[in-house]
Amino acid sequence: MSKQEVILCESLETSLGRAIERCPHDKLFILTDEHTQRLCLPSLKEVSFLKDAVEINIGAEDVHKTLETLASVWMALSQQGATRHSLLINLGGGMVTDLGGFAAATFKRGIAYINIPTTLLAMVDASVGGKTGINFNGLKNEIGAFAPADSVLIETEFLRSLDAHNFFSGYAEMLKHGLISNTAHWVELLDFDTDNIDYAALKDMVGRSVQVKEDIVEQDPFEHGIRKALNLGHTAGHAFESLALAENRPVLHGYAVAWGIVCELYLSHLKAGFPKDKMRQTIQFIKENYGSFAFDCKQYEQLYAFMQHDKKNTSGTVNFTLLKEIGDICINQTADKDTIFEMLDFYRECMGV
Ligand SMILES: NC(=O)c1ccc[n+]([C@@H]2O[C@H](COP(=O)([O-])OP(=O)(O)OC[C@H]3O[C@@H](n4cnc5c(N)ncnc54)[C@H](O)[C@@H]3O)[C@@H](O)[C@H]2O)c1
Ligand SMILES: O=C(O)C(=O)C[C@@H](O)[C@H](O)[C@H](O)COP(=O)(O)O
Ligand SMILES: [Zn+2]
Repeated sequence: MSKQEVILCESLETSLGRAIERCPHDKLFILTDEHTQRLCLPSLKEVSFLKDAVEINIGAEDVHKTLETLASVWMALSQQGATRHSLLINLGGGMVTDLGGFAAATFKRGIAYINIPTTLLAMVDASVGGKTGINFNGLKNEIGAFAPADSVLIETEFLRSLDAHNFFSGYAEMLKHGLISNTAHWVELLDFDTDNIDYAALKDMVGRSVQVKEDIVEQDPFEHGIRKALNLGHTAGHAFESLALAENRPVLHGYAVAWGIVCELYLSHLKAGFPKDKMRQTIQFIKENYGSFAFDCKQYEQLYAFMQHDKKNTSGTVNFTLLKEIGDICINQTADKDTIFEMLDFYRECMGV
């Protein structure tokens, strides 16, 4: 996989000019969702080299990360004269960068694209590393491709319009990066004043967080090994997200990951000796900021069935990424059904559901 340029921008306009120059193209397209079209696109409208860009707009949020939306993007590209030498700019959160990245990866077998992430989650995680795709058959990212953007341009000024709910959703992936990297990063995340956000400090933290992802992706772009570290919290988290979607009560991805981290830190403690005090401190932070996802023991089978679709699995066993310590990662850990049910019991007991 080609190395991707990730830039923490001082001037988005300057960085975008350079990024576009790196990608010779005949026609430019810019993909937004209904919110980023209103909130983020206007600040780019003044940029002279975007004046002829063709706009494509899709519905917002994960309920639109579907085959139908993907087909509408393919159709817009096709009807408006995109060629294999066209360039797509994805301006939005992880839904836009995942779906837009997959549209670019598949249109005429692949066109170049640039990501401009506008949510915290997309800045530290989704826009980087080349995982693109859509949800399908009730399962998260069931269809997709590894296809990195040519450039990822991070402009943290976009975060000023983000609501608290979406701020915390992205913060969960940052917490994951803290847990898989080092204690100092984990501590700064738990200590950050999320009630009165210091945007300059947040920008520095975004830089450190995305670096954790870049370093891992560079070692293992196609998730044969260590990239599974980036999936901490996701075996259980994606099961919660899919259950919520199936029951018509969708939850934000980062919230599902936070609740998944609660489960998987318990497994980490049980199977790998992760320290109880650090597990408790992390769970406390999650309880205070994310509330809890309600389910009862009658839904364990369904959650287990979702976990059986996890992409890390091989030959019928459910695969988890666990931790011995902060930054000490154990990939390819398995748990049997009884242990998974015990983990769900622990979650419900400690989260009070
Ligand atoms: N590819 C990866 O490696 C990867 C990593 C993590 C998550 N993901 C995927 O990313 C998706 C979640 O991404 P997300 O949390 O960014 O959600 P999202 O893209 O749905 O955005 C959340 C909401 O914020 C709005 N928004 C975007 N930018 C805004 C801004 N600057 N100000 C105000 N509102 C803004 C959006 O319109 C949307 O309503 C999920 O589908 C998840 O599976 C992918
Ligand atoms: O980049 C990765 O690798 C990740 O696992 C990052 C996750 O935060 C992200 O949610 C990813 O989309 C999950 O991928 P999946 O392969 O479990 O669908
Ligand atoms: Zn994630």
